[in-house]
Amino acid sequence: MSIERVSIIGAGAWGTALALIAARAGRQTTLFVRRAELATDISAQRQNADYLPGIALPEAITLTSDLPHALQAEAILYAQPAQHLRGFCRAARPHWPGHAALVLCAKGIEQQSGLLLHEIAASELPSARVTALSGPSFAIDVARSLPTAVAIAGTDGALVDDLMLALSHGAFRPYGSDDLAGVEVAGAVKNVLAIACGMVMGAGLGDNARAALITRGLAEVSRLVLAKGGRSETLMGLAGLGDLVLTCSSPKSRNMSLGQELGQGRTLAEILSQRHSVAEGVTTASAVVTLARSLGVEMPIAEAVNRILHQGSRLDAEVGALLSRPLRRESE
Ligand SMILES: NC(=O)C1=CN([C@@H]2O[C@H](COP(=O)(O)OP(=O)(O)OC[C@H]3O[C@@H](n4cnc5c(N)ncnc54)[C@H](O)[C@@H]3O)[C@@H](O)[C@H]2O)C=CC1
Ligand SMILES: O=C(CO)COP(=O)(O)O
Repeated sequence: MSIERVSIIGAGAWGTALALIAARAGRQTTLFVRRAELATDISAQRQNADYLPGIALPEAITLTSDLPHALQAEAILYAQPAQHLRGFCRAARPHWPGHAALVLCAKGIEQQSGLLLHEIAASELPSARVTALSGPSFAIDVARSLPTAVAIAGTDGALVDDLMLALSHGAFRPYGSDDLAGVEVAGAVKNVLAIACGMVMGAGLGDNARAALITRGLAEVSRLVLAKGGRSETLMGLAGLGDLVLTCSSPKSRNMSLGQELGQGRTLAEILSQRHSVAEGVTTASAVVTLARSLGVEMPIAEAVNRILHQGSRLDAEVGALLSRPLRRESE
C-alpha cells in the first residue's frame, strides 16, 4: 500500500516533530490538535509555541481539530499521552478508514489495566492495522533535523516496509522490526528507569550508580519483554538500549529531569504543578508493577520507583534496600 496521507494525533512536542518528519518526507500531512483555538493559533503563527517554540512549521502541514477529517489518511500516528489512547480509539472507531495503519508513537502502559498500547488498540479499534514507532528520539532534535534512528514494529512486514518508506527522509532513518511487544515494553519501561537515574543523579549518588541502574534496569526490562512474548534482541536495538541510554543520560528527558528534581528533595506534587509536559514514567511506574506482578516477573527497580512516586517511600531507604538484596549471579 502506498502511504501518501499521514495524520498525527496530538500536537505536543512529539506529535509536532512527527508532523515535521512526515512533511519533510513529502507526505500530505495533517496534525490533529484537540482545541480548535490552538489549531488556529498554530496555523497562523506557523509554530507550536507551547511545545516546540522557535521551530517553523511549513505550510505543507495542515492543522485541524476535526477528528473525522484527521482520520482521512493511510497512516495515523498516535502521539498523545499513553493514558488517553483508549479514549482516542473510542472516539475514532466510528470514523476509522478501512485499512489505515495506526502507528503508536506514545510510550507507556495503561495504568488501570496494565495493558500495552497495541493490546488496547486491538480491543477498541479492531479494524486498525497496528504498529509502533519507538527509539531514541528527542522531539527537539528531530525537529532540528539532527540525525535520528528509530524502530517501526509490526507483525505485518509489508506494512512496516511501507511506513519506513513513507517516513524516512534525510536525517530521519527508521529500521523495521516484527517485535511489537518487545518494542513497546522497552519504550514504556525506559521512562521509569530514567526517573530512577534522574533520582540518583539529583541526590548526588554518582555515575557508577547510574550505570548500574541502566544495566540492571535492562536486565529487568528483558524479563518483562520475554514474559510478554517479545525477543531479547530487541533490547539490544534502538527501542531498547538506544532509548534507555538516551533517556537515562540526558536532562533533556522530562522523565530524567523529573527524577533529578525528586532526588534534590522536591515532591512529585510540586514538580507536576509546575510542568505542562508529560513524563510518562510517572503513570507507567504503577502500571508496570501491576503488569510484572501479574506475570510473576521480578522488577525491583520499577517497584522502588513506584514506591517513591506513589507510596511516600524515601530514596535513601529504597537505595539501601536495593543494595542489600541477596547476592546473585549477573545472568540469573
Ligand atoms: N517529546 C519527545 O521527545 C517524545 C515523546 N514521546 C511520547 O509521545 C507521547 C506524547 O508526548 P509529548 O508530545 O512529548 O507530550 P507533551 O508534553 O509535549 O504534550 C502533551 C500532549 O498531551 C496532550 N494532552 C493533554 N491532555 C490530554 C487529554 N486529556 N487527552 C488527550 N491528549 C491530551 C496535549 O494535547 C499534548 O499533545 C508520550 O507518550 C511520550 O512518551 C515519544 C518520543 C519522543
Ligand atoms: O522518549 C523520549 C526520547 O526517545 C523522550 O523522553 P522524555 O519523555 O523523558 O523526554
